[in-house]
Amino acid sequence: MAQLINGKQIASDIRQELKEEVSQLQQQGIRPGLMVIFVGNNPASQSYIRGKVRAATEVGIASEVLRMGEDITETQLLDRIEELNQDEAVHGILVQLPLPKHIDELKVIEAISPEKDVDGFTPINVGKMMTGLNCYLPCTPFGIMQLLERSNVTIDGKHVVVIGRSNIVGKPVSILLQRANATVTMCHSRTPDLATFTRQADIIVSAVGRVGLITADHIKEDAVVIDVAMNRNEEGKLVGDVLFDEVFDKASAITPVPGGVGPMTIAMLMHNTIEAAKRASEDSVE
Ligand SMILES: Nc1nc2c(c(=O)[nH]1)N[C@@H](CN(C=O)c1ccc(C(=O)N[C@@H](CCC(=O)O)C(=O)O)cc1)CN2
Repeated sequence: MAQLINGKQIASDIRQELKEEVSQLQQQGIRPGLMVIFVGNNPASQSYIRGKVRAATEVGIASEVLRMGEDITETQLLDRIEELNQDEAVHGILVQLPLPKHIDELKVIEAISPEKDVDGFTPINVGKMMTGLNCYLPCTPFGIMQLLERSNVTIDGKHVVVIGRSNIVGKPVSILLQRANATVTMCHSRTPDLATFTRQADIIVSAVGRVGLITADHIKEDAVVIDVAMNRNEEGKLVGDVLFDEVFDKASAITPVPGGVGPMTIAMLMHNTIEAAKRASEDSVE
């Protein structure tokens, strides 16, 4: 039977730590500010944004949601981002993804000032992460690393199989795991005979978005299983990639969905926003 890695509780602990940090910053006259840009009306995005605003309120970050209609042009969005780049009260800017199809996501992300890029998605921050320089780490991979550390899972010397090659999860988490001295194998939705790879893993990170992708047969005894995906099953229930009930009996530790990686994404966004406010105040002193 596995240890349940309780992301909901760990994220709550982190928010508590951050709340204390914000209250100290406020004594120095610093109030971290986060701007969330929401284009369109994707219901899942709406719910994630509500979670971000709730977390910001809890830790003492001033947050605002800038809502823009589905039919906004790319130029209008880029102009708004440029205005926010210049606004000193805004320390962190994020554009909730996905964006409507007619807008080029990469172009929009690139427009965010790297100093305010609390999602850690801009090419400058990605490049810094690749080379081990100080930067904002993307929130989901950062959250996964925190989950492993705070659950006392050893990464150093372990073989991790990452399934998924997205820019926001698979690719960056593989870099962070290598930085922590793991040997990383990258697989994805088109990898033939996935189980050949996953059965060799001490730790599996699955971020594909396919119900039932990882069964008990895919893992070796006592593996650690991190499920990043968020899917709806046939009954409309929120589930990950992993068949939780059968894998639970074979793994040594496992994250649930919901209540695993998801809440950590939001907690690390709060961490990055506070970091952005601290850096801005240091820069204004220099
Ligand atoms: N600009 C960004 N866009 C997106 C990101 C991101 O990091 N930055 N990640 C995802 C969505 N996301 C945050 O934005 C996110 C996803 C899931 C959760 C979460 O807490 N999930 C809960 C379940 C929620 C539910 O019931 O629906 C859980 O797993 O327990 C938080 C944030 C894509 N877009």
